[in-house]
Amino acid sequence: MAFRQPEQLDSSVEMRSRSPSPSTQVFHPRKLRFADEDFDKDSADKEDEGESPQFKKRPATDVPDISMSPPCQKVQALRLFSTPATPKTILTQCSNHLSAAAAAVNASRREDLVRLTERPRCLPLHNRNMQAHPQDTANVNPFTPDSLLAHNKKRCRTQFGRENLNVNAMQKYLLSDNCDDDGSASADGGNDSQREFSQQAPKRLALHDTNISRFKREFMQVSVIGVGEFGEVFQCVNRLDGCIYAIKRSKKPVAGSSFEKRALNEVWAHAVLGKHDNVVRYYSAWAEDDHMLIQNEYCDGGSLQSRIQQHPLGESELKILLMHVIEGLRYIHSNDLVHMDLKPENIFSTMNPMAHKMGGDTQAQNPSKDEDGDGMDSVYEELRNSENLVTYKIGDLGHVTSVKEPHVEEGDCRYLPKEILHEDYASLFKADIFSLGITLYEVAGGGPLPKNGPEWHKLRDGDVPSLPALSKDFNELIAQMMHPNPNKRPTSQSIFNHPILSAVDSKSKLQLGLELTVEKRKNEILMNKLREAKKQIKLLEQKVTVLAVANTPESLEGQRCLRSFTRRMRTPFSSDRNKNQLSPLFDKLVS
Ligand SMILES: Nc1ncnc2c1ncn2[C@@H]1O[C@H](COP(=O)(O)OP(=O)(O)OP(=O)(O)O)[C@@H](O)[C@H]1O
Ligand SMILES: [Mg+2]
Repeated sequence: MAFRQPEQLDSSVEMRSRSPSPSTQVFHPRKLRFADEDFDKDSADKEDEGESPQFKKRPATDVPDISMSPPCQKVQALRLFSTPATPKTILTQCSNHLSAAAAAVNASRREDLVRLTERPRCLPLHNRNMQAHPQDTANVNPFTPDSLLAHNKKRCRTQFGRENLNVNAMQKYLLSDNCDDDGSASADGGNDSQREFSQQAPKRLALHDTNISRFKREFMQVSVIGVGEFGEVFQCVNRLDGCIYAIKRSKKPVAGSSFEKRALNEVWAHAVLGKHDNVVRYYSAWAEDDHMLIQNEYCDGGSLQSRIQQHPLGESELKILLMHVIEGLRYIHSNDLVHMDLKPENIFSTMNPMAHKMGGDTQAQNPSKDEDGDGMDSVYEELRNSENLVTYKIGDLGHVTSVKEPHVEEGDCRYLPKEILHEDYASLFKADIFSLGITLYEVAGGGPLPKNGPEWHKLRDGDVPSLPALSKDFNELIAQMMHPNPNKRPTSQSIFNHPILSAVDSKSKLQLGLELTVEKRKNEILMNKLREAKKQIKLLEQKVTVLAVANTPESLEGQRCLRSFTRRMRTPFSSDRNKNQLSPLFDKLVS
């Protein structure tokens, strides 16, 4: 039976149990939903089949009121929970209940069940052909944009989806125009390459076969910066390039386990999405000792969760947060992907990024900035040292899935809308919007969020209390994002265009103050240059007048020079090259 014992149902365990030590790890239910008749029936059937022996059916009198019930695990989740290779499994707990022999029998039975029930289809993880020539094979990233792999073409999808390619087939495919608009092969070459694809083993490149030893060789570990349910994250310095990175290492070996797919999913999503300013940047990934390692951008501001430990965010900070996260989300959604686990622990921040941006922008407008020694360096330095400029980035892409072929592994139930827990995946974009809405609600002071019970239901039934610290408009926007009907929630694009996020409004006073300082300094520098230029022009005019009286060839040259010089001085940041050309003549005139 699928009902768990009350203490197991209490998802507060999930929060308490985030521990760096695997030995102290406690069961973390993630796939949760509310009890319903089908659920009970399904679960009862499974019990009849002898499944989940450790979970006993509750007496009917114990079944809680549906509307008030805490979230219960889904049958499928229970299967996964008891799958030895799933990180959500607490092997130690299992071993307390089962003898080693019984565990072995159950494990093989469960493996069969998982193979039967995994969506969209379960693929063997090891491929003997690939072991022979692992260097000639590559996975196909299912999240790659359609333009590259024609992933939206059914024919192509069935041949490419979650398969690996060998190098010849990949070259042939990329070089041939093999999918025309109706999805049929357009040329013989296309047919050939497609046939070749279809003949290939529909298997992923097994992580186990790609194990390499990079971590210690390439990186120097500085500290542990975070521990999640799935991985430990280290701050590391790359020995070669000297830059800091965040390296996430799966807590348990994933190669060869049913959790391998989840690990690869995160890598695939990062590889496709980690190019946006508001999504944590991705550098590389590899398997080592059967663990998955992902090298990501290090976000020096930590998680949003850690930022709100002292006090909730004010409205101006919230606007910045919303603007950044919605930009990242708009980008994810524009790739037909959804995050499915947005929450403060998965939103990271980098400090003072504007310093680089401003530097970059100004540099672009003024390529001679450094040569001019215009004094702006100190201003940029000042901004770099500022502690109050922040960029928020969406991280932890382990639950990302495609809206075209959704394979949903629900995230944290505190942040999920009801429809997802009821397995209604028709509006996945809007599930992310709900999660972001409730995240805003929490970080603005509405937290801690309920994990179950009547409060949990109220927040999902349109009964979102107004937060006194926020304006009416902001409260309304949050309520709209948490609307019980997904279709009534705004899209990421419409939130992005919302008047509440107009450029000036979204900047904090401090940011505006810093930008004003920069502009003032720029102005001062320009004024100095202008004064200097005026002086020089005056000087030149005097010399030219003197020479004109003499009417010598030199005077004509002087006039030409003066005209050219004054023209250039109209452009405040003249290049050094021009200055150098003029200076000999100028010196001559002045002397
Ligand atoms: N790129 C990064 N820069 C800085 N800190 C990070 C970074 N990535 C992760 N962290 C820290 O490590 C923690 C765990 O990371 P992450 O959420 O990716 O792990 P997880 O195991 O997938 O978590 P979850 O329990 O949400 O599945 C984060 O909450 C954050 O504090
Ligand atoms: Mg996380």
